[in-house]
Amino acid sequence: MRIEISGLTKVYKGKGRALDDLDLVVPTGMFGLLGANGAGKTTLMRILAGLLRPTAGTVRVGEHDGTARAGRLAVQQILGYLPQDLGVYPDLTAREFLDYIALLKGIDDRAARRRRVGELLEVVALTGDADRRLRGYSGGMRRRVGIAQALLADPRLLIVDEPTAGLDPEERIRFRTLLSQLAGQRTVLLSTHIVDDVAQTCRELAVLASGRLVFRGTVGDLTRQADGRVWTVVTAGPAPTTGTVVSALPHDDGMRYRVVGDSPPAFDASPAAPNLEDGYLALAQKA
Ligand SMILES: Nc1ncnc2c1ncn2[C@@H]1O[C@H](COP(=O)(O)OP(=O)(O)OP(=O)(O)O)[C@@H](O)[C@H]1O
Repeated sequence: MRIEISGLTKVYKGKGRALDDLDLVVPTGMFGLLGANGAGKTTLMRILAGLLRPTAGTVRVGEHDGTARAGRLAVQQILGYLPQDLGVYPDLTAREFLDYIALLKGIDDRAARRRRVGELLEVVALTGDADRRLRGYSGGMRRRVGIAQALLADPRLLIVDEPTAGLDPEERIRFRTLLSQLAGQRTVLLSTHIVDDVAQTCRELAVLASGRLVFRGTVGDLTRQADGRVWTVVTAGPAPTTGTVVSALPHDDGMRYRVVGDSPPAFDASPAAPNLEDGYLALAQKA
């Protein structure tokens, strides 16, 4: 399922442009969307999900025109969306909650609903906890319930907005592994500001800044943005003041700083191999 976005612009009343003439093609598989808070990611996700009208531009999802009414309705049939702030009913169990959402989505047959909910609980590894109330669930378990509800209609396109924010490391890894597995047969658009989530799951990604596309390519391409711009330096003196310090670790001879910048932060700094986070920072520095 390919998504083609062209000239997409969104202006909120009384605000600047949340999206500014965005062109982007998203292929089948797992695709990362990175950007700082306020970059426009949620606005883009909501337009793709048909929940928000763009001010200008077009969106094609597969063969459907997502900016026309008929197309939007068709897209909603093939789309699963996990918003940042999915509310759950704390007094329901996961099984009851999913059954309720399935009913709202039009799965009228009770046996079919029970079967589908059972399958999805299995997919998100919650079968053992399915009859516990949601109020006792951890953040990660709630996100997995959220993915299960997004998968109810077996969507060909899955959009997930900041799904790992606030999860502990074990749940984050588990959740992103689940997303990668789901991407086998469909397009999964993962919006996040956590660079590592993209590094571990996506081959291709886009970066948004102030509503504009500032990068589109592979994880390797973004990493290479920091070629020749990453340094390490050990010093007992003050922290480097040129470039951006990305880490500071205690060292026998003081502190070991890792710095991304145009020039070496000290005469004895050594060049280091960049990672995706460095590439992302280097891109922001060049902007
Ligand atoms: N309903 C709204 N009304 C007015 N302005 C809005 C609305 N929603 C978002 N904005 C503004 O549009 C810009 C883009 O916001 P958006 O939520 O799309 O960014 P984001 O990249 O998803 O950020 P975050 O990670 O914080 O959710 C921001 O400046 C935001 O303040």
